[in-house]
Amino acid sequence: MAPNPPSPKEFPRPCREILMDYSKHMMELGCSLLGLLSESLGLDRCHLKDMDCAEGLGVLALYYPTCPQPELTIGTNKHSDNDFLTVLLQDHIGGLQALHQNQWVDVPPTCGAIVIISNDKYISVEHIVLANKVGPRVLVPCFFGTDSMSSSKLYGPIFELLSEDNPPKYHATTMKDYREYFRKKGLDGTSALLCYKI
Ligand SMILES: O=C(O)CCC(=O)C(=O)O
Ligand SMILES: [Fe+2]
Repeated sequence: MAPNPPSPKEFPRPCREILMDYSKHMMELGCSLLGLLSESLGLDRCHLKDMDCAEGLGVLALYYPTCPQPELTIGTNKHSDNDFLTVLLQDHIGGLQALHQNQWVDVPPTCGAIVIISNDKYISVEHIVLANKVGPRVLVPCFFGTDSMSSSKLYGPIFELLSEDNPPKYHATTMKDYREYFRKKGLDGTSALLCYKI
């Protein structure tokens, strides 16, 4: 939906206006969250936004059908998201689990709440989605990230946070290389960032 939103005519009529409106509000929310995340890192409020962290917004509408034998399958494989920040609107069915201290923990749906998957230490948490006997389950994840696919701009550890005691742990990369690598790798349960670890 950003920076180049499709023409409204490309959306099914029943959700056309809602999607455009929802994306606009999500962008505002994303920018507010980036401001708070920047400040909590001791950075200027605009820092993450100025790094293009909300330049791109991808909005998915996911539908998990009811599964008669959930024990034989999985909803979505273990993965960590490749964007900067994910904001998830989920319905009442549940199934999302996050890996916390080596244990799978339910992320239960809470009425009126959204889930921010990138956690408070900014490590992209590994998560999985269980198949459900009840349902279907419908949800709308919004992915924020940079969109500079054709640019040679390098993204790496935030310079202002580095010091002798805190040297960079990752190599810088372009968005194009990072996305290509992520697509090739698929949802194999590991983070795409591992490939860039120094
Ligand atoms: O189904 C969910 O709760 C999360 C989906 C998800 O992990 C994703 O779209 O990246
Ligand atoms: Fe995910």
